[in-house]
Amino acid sequence: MPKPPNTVGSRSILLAVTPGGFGGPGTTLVEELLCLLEEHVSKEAEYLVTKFLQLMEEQKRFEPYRYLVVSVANVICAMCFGKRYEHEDQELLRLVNFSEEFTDVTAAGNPADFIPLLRYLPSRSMKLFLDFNRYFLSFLQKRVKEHYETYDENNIRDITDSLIEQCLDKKLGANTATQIPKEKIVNLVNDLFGAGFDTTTTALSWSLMYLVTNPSMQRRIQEELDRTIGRERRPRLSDRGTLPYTEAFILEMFRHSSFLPFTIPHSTTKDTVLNGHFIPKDRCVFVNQWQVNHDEKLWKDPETFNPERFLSADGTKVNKEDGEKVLVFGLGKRRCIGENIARWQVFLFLTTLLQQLEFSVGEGGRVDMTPLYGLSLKHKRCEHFQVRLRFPAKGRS
Ligand code: HEM
Repeated sequence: MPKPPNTVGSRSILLAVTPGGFGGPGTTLVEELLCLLEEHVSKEAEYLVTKFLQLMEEQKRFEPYRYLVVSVANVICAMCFGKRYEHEDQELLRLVNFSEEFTDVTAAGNPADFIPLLRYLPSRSMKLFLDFNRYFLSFLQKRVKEHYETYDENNIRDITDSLIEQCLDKKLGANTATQIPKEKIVNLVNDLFGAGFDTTTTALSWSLMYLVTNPSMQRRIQEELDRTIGRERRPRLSDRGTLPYTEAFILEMFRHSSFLPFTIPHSTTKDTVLNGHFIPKDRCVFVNQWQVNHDEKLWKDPETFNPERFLSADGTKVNKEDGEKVLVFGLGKRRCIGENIARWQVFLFLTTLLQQLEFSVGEGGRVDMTPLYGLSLKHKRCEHFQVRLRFPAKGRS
């Protein structure tokens, strides 16, 4: 079984670097991250608009996932390493393509988890799994090494610099809980990078699938964008809270797809009683998020995709309590550390794309929403996506 991404106590260390957690209240670093995130997502979303239009010119249709994944990887790369890659960059492409194989391999399960002796036999999937981890680690090690070589304490460029700063902070003394040992920096960046791009891409990709299968919802989001933001300026993170239907749509995408049906495996540290059920010490436990999101006691017609379930009767507000019932980022101490980053990214990518483009699926294209079994639930790729520019934009022919 793959190890959970966060195996070195990185949560406490990361929280120390960014007090309050990413997106938590009131620290300069968090504000800087917010600015960085906004800048990079806007740039990438703008790139996608141009790319999708170009693909329409050249091929009349396209498959969006392969472009989304590079854009999302670029955002997390820019935040961790201050570096954006060209979409044709072979190093980054190899990484994201490798990551897909990784997802396939982990989806297959590993019999050695149940019969430990099997681990001594050759296994193709274990080899792929190890190869991916090696490649991923060497990619990150290279970036961290470059950062050490060019580090300037008066110019903290990104998360890696900030981790190095924390590691070199002599004032903390050797035994402080917040001091980061040098060799852990790669693990920390690995946690963020590894957990951050496949998940967010999957969320965006499911969003596009729901949009093309529900054109009236797409129109309603676009009307809301036109009314609230207009067509002149691009959406910003500060627009969150002013677009209730769009936010309800995103919540419903998370709930209905439940694309991370289970959390990362955890283990009980002592005998535990939960809701009257006894769970012994050292038992592997997961949260079944899919069940919570499709529980008939919590949701009316849970199998129906209906963003309005999250709106007040007059449609002007998102019901916060209902929104909080949607379970996609786990629960408790080990819940997702990148939740806010992920929510912000999904919001900004979608609003920027939908402000300018109308998505559809061309004739003969089949949209198959059946979830594919895996580490996360993906859908079958659809090669028949089309876009249309909603209005002539300045500087775009
Ligand atoms: C839509 C996107 C995302 C979803 C649905 C998601 C969901 C999750 C879930 C379900 C867990 C396991 C929680 C548990 O086991 O209780 C998790 C853990 C984690 N996530 Fe995310 N995540 C997303 C994006 C991100 C991003 C963008 C980052 C980093 C920037 C990130 C970093 C992490 C880390 C480091 C952990 C391990 C936390 C720990 O073990 O303490 N995630 N995520």
